[in-house]
Amino acid sequence: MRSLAVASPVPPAAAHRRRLRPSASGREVVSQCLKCEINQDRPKGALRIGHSQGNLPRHGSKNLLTPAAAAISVEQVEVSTYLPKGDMWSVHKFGGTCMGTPQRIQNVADVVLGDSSERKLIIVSAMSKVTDMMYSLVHKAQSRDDSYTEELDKVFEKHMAAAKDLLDGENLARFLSQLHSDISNLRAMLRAIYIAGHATESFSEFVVGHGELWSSQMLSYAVQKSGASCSWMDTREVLVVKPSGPDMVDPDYVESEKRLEKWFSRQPAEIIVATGFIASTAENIPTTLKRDGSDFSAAIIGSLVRARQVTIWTDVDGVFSADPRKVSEAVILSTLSYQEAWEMSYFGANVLHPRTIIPVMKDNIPIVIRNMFNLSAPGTVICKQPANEDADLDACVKSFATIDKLALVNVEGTGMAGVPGTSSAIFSAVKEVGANVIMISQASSEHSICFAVPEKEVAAVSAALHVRFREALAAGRLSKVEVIHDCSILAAVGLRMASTPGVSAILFDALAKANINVRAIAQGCSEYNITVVLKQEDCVRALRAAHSRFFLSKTTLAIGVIGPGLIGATLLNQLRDQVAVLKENMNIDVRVIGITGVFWGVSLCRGVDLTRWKEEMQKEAKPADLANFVRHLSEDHVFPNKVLVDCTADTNVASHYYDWLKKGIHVITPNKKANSGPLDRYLKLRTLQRASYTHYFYEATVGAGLPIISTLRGLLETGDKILRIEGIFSGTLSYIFNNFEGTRSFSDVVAEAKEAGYTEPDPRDDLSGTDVARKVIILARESGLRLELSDIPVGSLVLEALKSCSSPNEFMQKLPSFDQDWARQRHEAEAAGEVLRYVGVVDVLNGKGRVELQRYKRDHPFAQLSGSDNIIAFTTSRYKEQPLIVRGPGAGAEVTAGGVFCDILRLASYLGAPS
Ligand SMILES: NC(=O)C1=CN([C@@H]2O[C@H](COP(=O)(O)OP(=O)(O)OC[C@H]3O[C@@H](n4cnc5c(N)ncnc54)[C@H](O)[C@@H]3O)[C@@H](O)[C@H]2O)C=CC1
Ligand SMILES: N[C@@H](CC=O)C(=O)O
Ligand code: NA
Repeated sequence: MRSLAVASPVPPAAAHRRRLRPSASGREVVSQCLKCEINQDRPKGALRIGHSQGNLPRHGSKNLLTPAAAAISVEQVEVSTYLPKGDMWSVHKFGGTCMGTPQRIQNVADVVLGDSSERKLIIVSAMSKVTDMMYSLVHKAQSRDDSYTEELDKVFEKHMAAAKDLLDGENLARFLSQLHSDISNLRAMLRAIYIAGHATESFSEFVVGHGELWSSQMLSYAVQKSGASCSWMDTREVLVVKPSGPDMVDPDYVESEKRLEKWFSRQPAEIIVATGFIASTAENIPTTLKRDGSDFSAAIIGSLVRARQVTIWTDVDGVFSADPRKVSEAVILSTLSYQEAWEMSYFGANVLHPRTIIPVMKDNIPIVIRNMFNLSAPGTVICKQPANEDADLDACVKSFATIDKLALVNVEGTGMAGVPGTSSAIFSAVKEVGANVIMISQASSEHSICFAVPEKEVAAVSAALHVRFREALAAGRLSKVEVIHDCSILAAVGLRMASTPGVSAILFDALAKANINVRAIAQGCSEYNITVVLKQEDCVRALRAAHSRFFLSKTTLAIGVIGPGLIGATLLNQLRDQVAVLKENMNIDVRVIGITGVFWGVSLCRGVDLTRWKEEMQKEAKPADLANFVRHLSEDHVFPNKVLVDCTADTNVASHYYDWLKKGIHVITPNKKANSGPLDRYLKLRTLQRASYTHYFYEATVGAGLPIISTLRGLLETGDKILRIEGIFSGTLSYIFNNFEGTRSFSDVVAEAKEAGYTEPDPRDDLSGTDVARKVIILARESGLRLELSDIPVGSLVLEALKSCSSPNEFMQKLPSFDQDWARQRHEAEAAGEVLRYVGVVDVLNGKGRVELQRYKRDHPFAQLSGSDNIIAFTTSRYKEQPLIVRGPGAGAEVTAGGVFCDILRLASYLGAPS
């Protein structure tokens, strides 16, 4: 510290040499400062300010100085091997938040005392915000802003108040006297800076390091209160560093170890509380370890004493598998290898600065990240790759990280292949503009090299490349230097990805299923990370999709339900009763995160409580706004797979499916409007569905829960040829003709069907034959016919009534006037030994369809139905003699909602859920 006019609180140790002598009792060794001739025998644990401080080992401890040993000379002591090394040491580092208040400092002292290790070395940061205050003092002084004096007063008051709260008696007096002296020295120094209008680096480093001096002194007094053997260490006496780059220093291990041994030989206490962050140069000029310096101090000291473990105490439970602000399901990792922690810190994960890992890694010393505010959390151990780690594929990836605000530069051209020096020319041009290359990828065809740089540097990079390759571009050897803006990087980190086949497949599968386009990929041979470049707008979704695939080990589905009417409400209740079972048995996590009707909607990021979804709709409801609802589903929550379940019969809602699928939102529906609407729209929708990994399922549009669409698909996809599909496709009309007998009137039976929930929201759709025609069209198109709804001749049952009614209610009221006519038709059929049935036919061979009322003999299978039964017969090349028949209830709340639910589970299994 000799270049400074202001004295450090601790004079250079070498100036105060010590003689050791036994105490009167012979049980303790006391030391005497040879220069001041001041005896340093003092109550156990006392700390002296103004001298090198510390206690000697107590009798009974492993490194006990016996009276005989105490007779050895000072020289022997100074080169002594008294510094024990190895497992008995545990090093702890407490960050600024842990030291934020007197109570917290006391808690830190309790944690230190609670560690049963034989020897403990405690490194502390300044109290929270103090380092910033100290930097601001320097900044203000050199900007000739005289408010630095008030700020210095605040610094003083903060520490005085903390000390008064924490300490008492002699220790308090000692601390305050030291604080006064430091503050008056700082005042003088800041005044000098103010006058000069400039602070040298060593001046400012000296000033800012005081936060650690004060916090560590307070802690050491607090530990001593318990009577423990504790010394205070100003690490500027011990840690020697040399500059290694802008804002970087390298420790001088050899010199630091020597100095530590010397220091320890003078004050070998069981607990040493030391300053983090500060160090000195080989010339004893105070300096700091720069950003995150206290972690670095702990790691270096840990390495110097070959500690058993270095614990970094902070305010989180450990290292997360992803940024918890972006992925609320992020989990705390129990272990990480040094390399993994290193990779993660590169990607901005708030783990440890990579340089903190270097000192401990060379001696295989584990670092444990623990939460000072949640002592029950075991934290994350960073160590050599644990041998016993889970060997399954999913465990290979430890974490995911992202970097935003990047641009991808793509240099492309046939003239690059096989021409040595191209990449060197590219990257030297990049270097000249000082840009930082974050990843590089070149396919082995050598026709293009792409690399990512920060967005703010890309203009300069692009300009430099255009200049550098002007001739090559003009001659056509290079075809382009292209910039792709607004990119992000998603990195999967994990040591065991190396040589584990299949990990990247899982990652890319998860991204594909979330409909995320990957622009570039890089994986080094070390395989610690796989990096993908994607559009920035997709980044959080990609992070969540990848994270949930590897960490949640559940297929998570975020569902938005549109139209909580009969089917929608029944589906919600079925989900309510089944979600726990799905989670337990199939690892499927289904969350309904929104429900919207015509007027009101509810959307909750945490998901709607299905046991009380109606109440939540009333309590949390907002006016319905479909666009907003969809935005919420696609953006506001953490779940990677989003599904809209359209339980309306609305054409307008159905018209959005294409856009939703394009956004990566899966669509499931019993609503027939999209598939029976205009052919061009239908084809566009199906083409998109086929081309993407976003799914569109609509089993319940035909035969409700009966497996009609899936049966037809199965036949087609396995190469069968569909010849004809015919049957009774309407639950309502089936019910009506199955129950229209005896003295019952036609209109009464229609009312019953409506009451039973078989009809469309508007029963005219059933009785006009339109609903059946829609089903015929859906099956016809599914079978490859390009028909419009208007191509299907439809025999309406109530043509006249329909013409004169403007509402469903009016229609129902007018229906009885047709009862006689219906009674007559029925009797005529009965007289011929026949029944009335309303059937649909898809005549695939002739490319036609039709819907009509027909009469069947009483022994015909179509005459054998009951309730709302549908019956559908597939005549195919394989099922030619005997058609394949599916029969069962084809309408009704439970069976229809069940069909929609089946589609949800089908989607889950497409997305990776176990079968
Ligand atoms: N009822 C059944 O047995 C079967 C019904 N389906 C289909 O299921 C769908 C629903 O039928 P139900 O539940 O019986 O009808 P419903 O009338 O009981 O329910 C439809 C719900 O959608 C709401 N809705 C209408 N337009 C909306 C919009 N733009 N935004 C939000 N909500 C809107 C209505 O207010 C109502 O709550 C229909 O497409 C129907 O064809 C399919 C197979 C069988
Ligand atoms: N209203 C329809 C319901 C199913 O699609 C029917 O009656 O079949
Ligand atoms: Na079906």
